[in-house]
Amino acid sequence: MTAQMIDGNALSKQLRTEVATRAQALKAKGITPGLAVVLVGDNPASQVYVRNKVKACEDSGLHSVLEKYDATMTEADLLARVAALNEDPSIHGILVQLPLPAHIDAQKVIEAISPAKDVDGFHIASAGALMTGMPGFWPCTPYGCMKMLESIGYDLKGKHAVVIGRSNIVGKPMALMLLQKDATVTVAHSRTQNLKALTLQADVVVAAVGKRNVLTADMVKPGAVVLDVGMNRNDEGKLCGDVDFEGVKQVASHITPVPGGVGPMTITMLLVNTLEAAERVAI
Ligand SMILES: Nc1nc(=O)c2c([nH]1)NC[C@@H]1CN(c3ccc(C(=O)N[C@@H](CCC(=O)O)C(=O)O)cc3)C=[N+]21
Repeated sequence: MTAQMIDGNALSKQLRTEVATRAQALKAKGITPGLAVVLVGDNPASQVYVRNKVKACEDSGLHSVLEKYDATMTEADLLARVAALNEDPSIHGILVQLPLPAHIDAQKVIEAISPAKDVDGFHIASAGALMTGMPGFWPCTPYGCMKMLESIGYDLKGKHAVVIGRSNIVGKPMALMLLQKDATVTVAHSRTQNLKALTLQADVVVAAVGKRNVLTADMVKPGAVVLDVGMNRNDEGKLCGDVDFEGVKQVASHITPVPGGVGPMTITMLLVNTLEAAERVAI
């Protein structure tokens, strides 16, 4: 038996249709949800991601503004742009694409974004809201993972979830979201001893390391659900995740592919957060 795929493109299509419908309803009230995407420098991967985000906005009837700046932009100038976007009533969400050039303190820039417009969910106020269960924006990648579990009707209550990776953007918020749904959560990382002993006990595994073959078939309990957050290139230059997909799909009950899995869901949840930011203004 091979695992069922959780198709991030198909689920995104469905959710983006709902976003478009709600955006239409807001427009009838005179509000068009607006996202500002700020890109500093010429990282080629960032150029592609940012273009995808802007296109996704257009397709769902959201207004988007792409601001591109030279890699030499000063931190002060970027902070001034963020301050201006905070005040701009046509903008409900602000995304500053990471990574930023090394001379800019990324955390300082993130903290300058108004939490009401922090659709990436990276501000410490957003992180605090997630931790305490208060209303606030959730980081898009782990939020997308939760939607994928929801799409297969998966009940996390009492289940053991192992998150591999402890980044502020994926691993840590992922663990909190799973915990909020009553899972028993283990966070593994580069210093974890005997990872396999942990993952073999897991009902759900989320791989979010950024390294190929972090999770192989021998590490997976039969019937487990595997979510692959990785974005790597294989020897042929093809996009691949952290999971040995071909092997693990023989053991898991459900698995997300790369590409076409968590990646498109990240963009979808950005649209959802932007829409919700605009809806909150409309109340
Ligand atoms: N402030 C900020 N917010 C982010 O959300 C953010 C960021 N910075 N910096 C970079 C990462 C990366 N990221 C991706 C989103 C979608 C895909 C995606 O749609 N991937 C497609 C494939 C795309 C391709 O073919 O290259 C897929 O998995 O099917 C990938 C990566 C968002 N990021």
